[in-house]
Amino acid sequence: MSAQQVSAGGLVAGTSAAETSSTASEFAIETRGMTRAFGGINAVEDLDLAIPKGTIYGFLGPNGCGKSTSIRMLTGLLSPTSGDIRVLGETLPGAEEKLRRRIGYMTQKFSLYDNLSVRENLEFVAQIYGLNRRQTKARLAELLSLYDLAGREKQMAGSMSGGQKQRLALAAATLHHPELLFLDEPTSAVDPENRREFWERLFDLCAQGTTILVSTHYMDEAERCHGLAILERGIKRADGSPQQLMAAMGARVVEVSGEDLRKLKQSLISDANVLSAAQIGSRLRVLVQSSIADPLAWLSPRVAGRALTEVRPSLEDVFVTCTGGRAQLMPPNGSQATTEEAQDAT
Ligand SMILES: Nc1ncnc2c1ncn2[C@@H]1O[C@H](COP(=O)(O)OP(=O)(O)OP(=O)(O)O)[C@@H](O)[C@H]1O
Repeated sequence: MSAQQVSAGGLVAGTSAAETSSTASEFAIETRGMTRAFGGINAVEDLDLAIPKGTIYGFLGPNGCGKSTSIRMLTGLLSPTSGDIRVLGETLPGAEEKLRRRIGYMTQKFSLYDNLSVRENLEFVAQIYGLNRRQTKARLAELLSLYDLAGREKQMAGSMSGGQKQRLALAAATLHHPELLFLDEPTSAVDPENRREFWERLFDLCAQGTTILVSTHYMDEAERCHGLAILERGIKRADGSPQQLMAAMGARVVEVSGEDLRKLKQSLISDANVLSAAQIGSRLRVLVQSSIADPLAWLSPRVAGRALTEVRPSLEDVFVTCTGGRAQLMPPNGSQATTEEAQDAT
């Protein structure tokens, strides 16, 4: 089965990043053909992006698909092998220093000092950004209250919980009021409740005009983004809003319920018109090629009297469809692997 290319969003202009500079004010990030190779292998390949200002944009993909490498190029930490990059209207490489004060970056791993207190960590970051004592005091008071860290000023960062560390890291990354915030898998070390809480903070920042680029391998996080790119092996397989991606998916989704679904699954996935079949509790979720005009009528003689219902596609269905089921992601509860049908289907 081959991967299907979906481009639903229309977020990427058909011109180069340089050519679109006249409309640069609309976009926080524009890339054309952004590529980075390591040892002759492309970690990111020919990536086109046009991320509107004031939105939350997601990179969705499994480990190793090139999310961090892309973010490192967009923050100016890594040079591309080829391609054009414009961030906040500035060209990279070349404008790293200019951009430093305008962007914030929260890395995958906790990057503050475990052996400094909450206050010391934030004061250190304030110093880096050149805040004077009065400004530092005022900003710290704001951040400690905003990120629910008041009363913990003297606590060593290393002794805090995953959720507290994450709030401290976000406070540090936004201390200088960046226009553009990069978050590389920011919630991989926190539980679902803290994740939800974290996203509330992101929407607050977005409402104040901050553009946010967040990488994730969680489907529920991707669904919260205004726009997203699905990445696999360094290549963008699809982009658009979650709703656009679901609407443009090249498959229809039918759920089958009844007995002996494991056996049925094996027989269904041997048909090239079935992109995948995944058991979810007592139902089998079947993705049927959209070239089949009436998937219920088509499936009916193949399911031996079991009940059939056509359902709305999910973002996970989009992911399975456009990666040909090869890649695995995290379900909302954070447990492992949702696309086990992939192994069976390929
Ligand atoms: N400095 C490097 N040298 C060599 N290969 C690298 C380097 N950085 C990344 N890679 C490779 O590039 C590919 C993409 O890695 P990247 O870290 O961007 O993926 P990712 O989607 O962010 O995954 P993860 O969440 O695991 O970090 C991987 O195959 C990785 O091994």
